[in-house]
Amino acid sequence: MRRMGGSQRRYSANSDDYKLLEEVGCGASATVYRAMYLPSNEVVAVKCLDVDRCNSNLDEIRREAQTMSLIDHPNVVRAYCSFVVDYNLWVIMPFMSEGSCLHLMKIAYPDGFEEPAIGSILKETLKALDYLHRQGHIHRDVKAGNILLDYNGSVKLADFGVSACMFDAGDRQRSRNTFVGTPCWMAPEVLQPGSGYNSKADMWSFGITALELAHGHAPFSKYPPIKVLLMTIQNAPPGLDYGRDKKFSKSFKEMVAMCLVKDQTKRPTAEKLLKHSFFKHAKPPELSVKKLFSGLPPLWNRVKDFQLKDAAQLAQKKMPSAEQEAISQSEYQRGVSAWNFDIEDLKAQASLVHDDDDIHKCKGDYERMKSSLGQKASAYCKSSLGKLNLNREVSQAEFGGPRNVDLLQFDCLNGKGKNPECDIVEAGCQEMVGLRGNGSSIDIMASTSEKDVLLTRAKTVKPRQTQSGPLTPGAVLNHSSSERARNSERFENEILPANEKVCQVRKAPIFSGPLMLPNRASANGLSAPIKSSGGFRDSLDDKSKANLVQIKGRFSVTSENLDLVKPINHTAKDLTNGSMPTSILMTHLQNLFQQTSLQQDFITNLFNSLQPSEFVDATQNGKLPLPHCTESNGNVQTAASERERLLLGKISELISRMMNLTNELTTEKLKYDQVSFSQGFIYLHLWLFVASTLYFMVVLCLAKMLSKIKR
Ligand SMILES: Nc1ncnc2c1ncn2[C@@H]1O[C@H](COP(=O)(O)OP(=O)(O)OP(=O)(O)O)[C@@H](O)[C@H]1O
Repeated sequence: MRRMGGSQRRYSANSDDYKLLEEVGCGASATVYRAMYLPSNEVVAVKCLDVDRCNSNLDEIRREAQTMSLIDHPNVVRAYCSFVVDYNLWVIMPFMSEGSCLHLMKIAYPDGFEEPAIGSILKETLKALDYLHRQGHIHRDVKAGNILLDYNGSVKLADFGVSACMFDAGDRQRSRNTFVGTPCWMAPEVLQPGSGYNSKADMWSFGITALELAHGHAPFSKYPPIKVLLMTIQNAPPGLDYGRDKKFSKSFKEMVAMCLVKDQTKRPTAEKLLKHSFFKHAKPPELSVKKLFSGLPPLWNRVKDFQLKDAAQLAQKKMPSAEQEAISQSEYQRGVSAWNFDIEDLKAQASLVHDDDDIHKCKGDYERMKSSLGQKASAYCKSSLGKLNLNREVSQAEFGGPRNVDLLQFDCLNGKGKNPECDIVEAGCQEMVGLRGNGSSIDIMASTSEKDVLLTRAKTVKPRQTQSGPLTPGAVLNHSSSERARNSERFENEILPANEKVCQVRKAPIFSGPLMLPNRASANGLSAPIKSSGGFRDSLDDKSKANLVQIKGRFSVTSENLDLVKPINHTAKDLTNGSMPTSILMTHLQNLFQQTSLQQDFITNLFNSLQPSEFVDATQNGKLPLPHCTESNGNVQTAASERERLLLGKISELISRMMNLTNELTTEKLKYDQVSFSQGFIYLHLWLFVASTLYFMVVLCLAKMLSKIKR
C-alpha cells in the first residue's frame, strides 16, 4: 500500500477516478470509505458527506473545504480535495489504516489503553490542537472517535473542517439554537448559552478525551444527553480517581485535572500543556501506539464485524425493555456521540427519561458528590441555579410562551423524597425540558410505534452546526439575548408547530438512546443501522396496545380490562346511580344468580338431610321457630303438627329470604333498566324466572316433606 504523504500531491475532482472499496466508518453526516485513486493506484479515504444531513449551502461547504485543504500539519488529517457528487460532498483524505481510537477501544480495549499509549496519543493530539489554535480555529469535537491512527502508529486529529457542517460561518451558527459538539466532551461554558467560549473549550474536551482513553468511555457516557449536560454544569469536574485509577501516574492525573477546570480562563493553552511533565516523558507513537493493533484484522473487517454484532443486537428489538435498556446503555457506553445537539432534541430526550433507577443513580451521584465536596458542592449547586435560569430564558425565547407547569412532573430527576440541593438539579432539568406538556406516561406509550419513532426522528434530525473558520485570537463567541430572540422567531417559523412538537415528544421511545442517532447508529461508524428503538410494543395488536401501560419496563393491563376479572365489590351507590357499565351489571347479576342457585341447593340439601326426630329436637330446644298449628290429633298428629310447624317456620323464613332476594332482584332490574332497557327486560325475565323457579322448588320440597311427614 502506498502512503499518502506529501501535501503537494494533487488529486482529481472527478469521482470516476476513485474506486470506493470498503466502508471504514460512518458518522452522523458521512460515510467513510477506503478507496483507490485510480490514476496513481493510491489508497485514500473518501468521506461522502450527505449534504441533506447538513444545514449548509453547498457553495459554502465547498469554499470552506478549500480553506481546510490549506491546513497542513502532521497531526491533523487534512482534506486533499473535495467535490460534489450528486448531492454528496466527497472529501478526499489520507487513509488512516487503523481507524479511530474509539473504534480500537471498542474492538480490543474496552477498558481503555495503558498510560504509555495514552501519553503518546494525547501528545500528538495536543500538537494538532496547538497548531489549530494558533491558526485561529477551534476544533470543537475533540474525542477518541476523531483521533485516527495509522499503520505506523502515527496519530492525527480528524474531522476538523472535513465535515461540511463544520463550515458554518459564525453568523449562521449563532442564528441557530444548536449547541455544537458531543455532550460528554463539551465544556460547561459551551453548554451554557450566554457564557461564551473560545479555544479553551477544546482543552476541556481534550481532558475528557484523556479520561475516555483511560477508561474506554467518556465520563457520564452512560447517561442521556440532558443528564450529561446537567452533570457537566452542576457536578464537580470529572477526573482520574486517586483510588480507582491507581495504575495511572500522578502527572497524568494532574494533567487531566488542569484541563478539567470549569473556569476556562484557568485552563492551560495547548502550547502550555505540551510543556507538562506528562508529555515531556511521552514515548514516540511508533513505540507505544503501533503495538496496540498488532495482530488485529484489517480495519474494514473489524468495522464489518462490529456492524454485524450491532445489527444482531438490534435485531432483538422486540425484546423486553430491560434488555432494550441494556442496549441503550451500550449505546451510551460508546459515547453519547451523535452531535446534533440542540435544545429541542434535548427536551425530547429528556422527556423520555423517567426510569426511577436513573433518578436514584442521579441522586446517588449527587449524594456522593455532596458528601465528597461537602459545603462546597451544595454552595456550588445553589449558585448554579442562576446559571440554569439562563437556560429557562433561552427556552422561553425559543418556544415563545410560558413554560408548561406540567413540567414539574418531569420524571428524570424528580425523585419523591427530595432534598433541597437535588431540587436544584431537578429544577434545572425541568427548566431544560420544557415540552412535556400534559402527556402522562400512558400517553407516551399509547402512541409509540416504530413508524412514529422513525417519523419523529426524521422530523427532528437537524444536522450539527459548528462555528468554524478563522477566529480572532481571544475572541469569545456569545449567544446574546437578541440572538436568542432571533432563534425564537426562527424556531417558530421554521421548525414545527408546537403541538406537533409535543406529539413528537410523546411518540418517542420511552428509553433513551444517543441523541439524534443517524441512520447508522453510532456516530463513529461502529454500528449497524438503527431504525427505531421503540419497537418493543410492536408485537401487540392495536387493541391490546390501547389498554397497556408500561410501568418501569413492565407491561400491565389497565383497569379497563381488569374490571371483569376483579371480585365484584360495588357499592349500592355505584349500582343505583346508573353509571355502572352494562358489563359490570351483567356480572353482578350473574353473581346473584349463582348465589341464589347455591342457596337453593343448600335449602334442598338441608331439607333432605333433616330427620323427623331432629325437627322435634330442634323445636323443643327452641332452635327452630314453631309454626302455627291448626291440627292436634294424638301423638302422631302432634308430632306431625310439630314438624309441620317447624316446616312452616322454615318455609316462612325461606319465603322472607325469597322476598328479600326478589326485592333485590327487582331493585337490580330497575337499576339495570336505566342502563339498558332491552337488556334489562331480558334480565328481568331471567331473574323472575329464577326467582319463581326457586320459589316453586322450595314449595315443592316443602310439599314433599309435608306429605312424608303426614305419611
Ligand atoms: N481518513 C480516514 N481514514 C480511516 N478511517 C477514517 C478516516 N476518516 C474517518 N474514518 C473513520 O470513519 C469514522 C467516521 O468518520 P467521521 O468522524 O469523519 O464522520 P462524521 O460524520 O464526521 O462523524 P462524527 O463526527 O460523529 O465522528 C471515524 O470515526 C473513523 O473511524
